[in-house]
Order: sequence, then C-alpha cells, then structure tokens
Amino acid sequence: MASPQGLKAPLEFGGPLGAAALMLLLPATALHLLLAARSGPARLLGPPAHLPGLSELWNPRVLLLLLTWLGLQAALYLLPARKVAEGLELKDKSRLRYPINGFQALMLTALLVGLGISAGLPLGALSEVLLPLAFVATLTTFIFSFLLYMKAQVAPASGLAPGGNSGNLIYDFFMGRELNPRIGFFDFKYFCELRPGLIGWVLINLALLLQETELRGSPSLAMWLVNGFQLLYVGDALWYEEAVLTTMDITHDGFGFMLAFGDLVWVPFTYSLQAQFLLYHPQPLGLPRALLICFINAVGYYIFRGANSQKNTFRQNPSDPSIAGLETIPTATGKRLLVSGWWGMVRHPNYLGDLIMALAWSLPCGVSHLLPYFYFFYFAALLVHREARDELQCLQKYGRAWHEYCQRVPYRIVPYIY
Ligand SMILES: NC(=O)C1=CN([C@@H]2O[C@H](COP(=O)(O)OP(=O)(O)OC[C@H]3O[C@@H](n4cnc5c(N)ncnc54)[C@H](OP(=O)(O)O)[C@@H]3O)[C@@H](O)[C@H]2O)C=CC1
Ligand SMILES: CC(C)CCC[C@@H](C)[C@H]1CC=C2C3=C(CC[C@@]21C)[C@@]1(C)CC[C@H](O)C(C)(C)[C@@H]1CC3
Repeated sequence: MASPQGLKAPLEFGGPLGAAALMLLLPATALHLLLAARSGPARLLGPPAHLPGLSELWNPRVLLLLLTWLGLQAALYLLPARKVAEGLELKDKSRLRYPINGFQALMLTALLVGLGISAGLPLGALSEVLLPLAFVATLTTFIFSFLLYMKAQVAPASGLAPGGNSGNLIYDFFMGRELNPRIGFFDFKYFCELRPGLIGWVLINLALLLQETELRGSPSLAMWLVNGFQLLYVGDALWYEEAVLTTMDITHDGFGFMLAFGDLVWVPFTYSLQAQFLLYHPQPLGLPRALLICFINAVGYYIFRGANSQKNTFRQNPSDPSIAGLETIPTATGKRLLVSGWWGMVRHPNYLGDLIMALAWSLPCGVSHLLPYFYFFYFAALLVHREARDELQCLQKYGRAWHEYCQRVPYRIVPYIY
C-alpha cells in the first residue's frame, strides 16, 4: 500500500504521461546513439543510417553473456568486505548496512579480465555485440523493474520511497516504489548503482581500445585519453563508494525503471559513446592539445573530488580538522550548512567539476561531429534538473536556513552565470 505521505508527493518528470514517454524515448535514444556511433555520418540528430532487424538485436548467447556478467558482479558483491558501512537513518529510525568492497570488485574483475585476455579471450569482439547487448539489457531491465514493482507490494509502508507511490501504475513503475529493495544483505539499488553498469562501462571502453589496436595496430592517443579519464572517474566512484550512501538516488529515490535502466543500460552503453565514436571515426590528436585536455580534466576532477569530499567529511564528522576553518549556518533540523569553501562558491560545486570533466571526455573526439558531445549536453540537462529537485528537497528540509544559504551563495552551478 502507498504511504499517505507518498500519495501527496508532487509528480515529477511530467507525471504518468512523461514517465511513459521516457520509457520509450530512453531505450530508443540509447539504440540510436549506438547505431549513430558506428555509422559513417555519425549524426546525432536525424534518422539512423539503417534500422536494425530483430535478428540484429536479439541473440540468446548475448543474453547469457549479460547474465554471466551480472552473476559475476553479484558474487563479487557478496565477498567479504574490508568495511561494512551504515546508511543514513530511515523513516523507522533504523539504518541499513552496506558492504564497502566496490573497488575490490573492480580489481578482481580487472584480474579476471587480464587472465582471460592472456589466455586468448577476444575481448575486442565485445565491441561488435554492443547493439544486441544493449537490447537484451533493456529487456532485462523491464523484467527486473516489474519484479521490483511486485516486491514493493509486500514492503512495509516505512520502506516505500517518498516519490514513487502515487497509485498510478506507470508512474510508480518508472519512479520505483521501494526505497531500498533488498533480499537479506543484498541491496539491489546499491549494487546496480555502482557495480555492473559502472564496471561494465570501463570494460566496454577497454574492448573498444583493444578492437582499435586490432584494426589499426595501436590505440590512438584520443582513445587512451577517453579510457584513462573514464577509468579515473569509475575508480574514484568505487574508491569513495561509501559517499554514494548520501546521494539522492540512495536516500530519496525509489528503485524502479528509471534508475535500473540508468544504471544497467544508460551508463554502460551511452557513457562509452566517445570510445565507440573513436573506434569508427579515428581523430588526430597532437600532444599540446592532449596536454590541454588532460589539464581540463584535472581541474574538473579537483573541483569534483574536493567538493564531494568536503561535504562528506562535514556530514560524517563536522569536527574533522580538515574542515575546521569553514563557516557554517545552523538549520532547524540540527544539521548545519557549509557557506564557505567549495560550498560557498556555488550551491553545487560538485556538479561544476563533473561538467568540466564531461567536456574533457568529449574534446579528444575533435570538433567535426556533435555526437561525442552528447554526454556533455545530456549531463548538463540532467544536472540542471537534478539541482532543481535537490533545491526543492533542501527547501522543504531546511526552510529559512536554505533561503539564507541561497542569499549568501546566489549561484547554483556555474559562478556568475547560473
Ligand atoms: N555521472 C553521472 O551521471 C552523475 C553524476 N552525479 C554526481 O554525483 C554526485 C552526487 O550528486 P547528488 O547526489 O545529486 O547530490 P549532492 O552530492 O550534491 O548532494 C546534495 C545534498 O548535499 C547536502 N548539501 C547541499 N548543500 C550543502 C551545504 N552547503 N552544506 C552541506 N550539505 C549540503 C544536502 O543534503 P543534506 O543536507 O541532507 O546532507 C543536499 O540534499 C555529484 O558529484 C554529481 O555530479 C550525479 C548524477 C549523475
Ligand atoms: C536514464 C535517465 C536519463 C537518468 C538516469 C540517471 C542515472 C544514469 C544517474 C543518476 C545518478 C547517477 C549517479 C552516478 C551514475 C549515473 C547515475 C546512476 C554515479 C554512480 C557516477 C559516479 C559518481 O562518482 C557518483 C557520485 C558515485 C554517481 C552517483 C550518481
């Protein structure tokens, strides 16, 4: 049953109609991008050069490959962890426990893949089945989201998400009804957010790099940069895995189609678009421009990591010496808000750093095509929308103190611009 609080929550993403449209549009966009990246003109806008038939999309062996991958990541999740962390307090005052072994899973996957490659595993061939792989991953996500929806029917009211319980089947299926669906210690949302999709993304990038080596004798500098930057991003996410426990996805959003598709399809298949593009459209890149792009990525990473670490340290241990000199304002909830340091520059400095990195990931692909810049534009739109959602939640949480924060720090993401 929906919680009374859930029933009153305002509808997001254009309500049931918007949710239905997104459930069609997002998979279609993912397939369009995959097709466009390998086509000659590589057009972001406009129809794809050819429409694939069912025989190009459906392949039971690829489904088996996907299930093996999910099984492997689930097994790595269940291995003993170096630490077990507690999540934020839930409505019923309890706290869930989460294994912190994501980086270990990345290392073990790298070891297994390395052993496989040295034993003759043709990893580069993965680049040839991306289309059917994305297709079966999409089908799997629909089935998985249906099972999550059914599971929520028997969840206690205190376990339901504030937003995904409107009573409308389509909307709730999309948003996700249960906040933290679990079987025992296995937390589906936490698992999907950081493991199969993120690690799958860098594995796909590596496969594209190997395929380029096979085709052209060696990987291009542009391919090295894209692989390196995105590996740093994924490695960082898993190294600071505990920080994900305070993100909006874990603390606020239900686990339904939106996040499941985002984690399992959108991230691995569209975030690897630059490497896909480079395999089929090699781009010359000289050392001076490569160094400039590395500098841009380093600046973005510095801001992203600095801002995220500052807030996480502040929330976990406000008396930590590294943040001792920062100015804060009190709120009625007892929690304080940072108004100096990174969080005194703009209200979402971590988004700014993330966006600068997004630009650095596209720049190695040159400026002849719009397609590799898709991630940058999509991500800017996602963060503007996400920022607006977070503002609303913070206003509800902190009221007047949030107003004061907005007055002291007037810009949202980009200083003096937005
Ligand atoms: N690559 C990708 O596709 C995506 C990446 N991201 C990245 O994920 C990271 C996490 O983002 P996200 O979960 O959206 O949100 P944030 O990490 O920005 O967290 C927002 C929360 O931080 C707290 N907060 C806000 N302002 C302050 C302040 N001044 N002082 C102290 N606490 C404050 C509030 O929660 P409270 O006060 O309750 O602690 C607020 O709800 C970001 O780096 C983002 O760029 C996000 C989405 C997609
Ligand atoms: C399909 C829709 C268009 C929207 C789906 C959004 C999801 C793809 C993103 C929502 C929040 C995310 C986060 C990360 C990846 C993308 C999704 C799932 C993140 C794991 C990336 C790495 C970062 O370091 C992080 C802070 C851990 C991110 C957390 C949020």
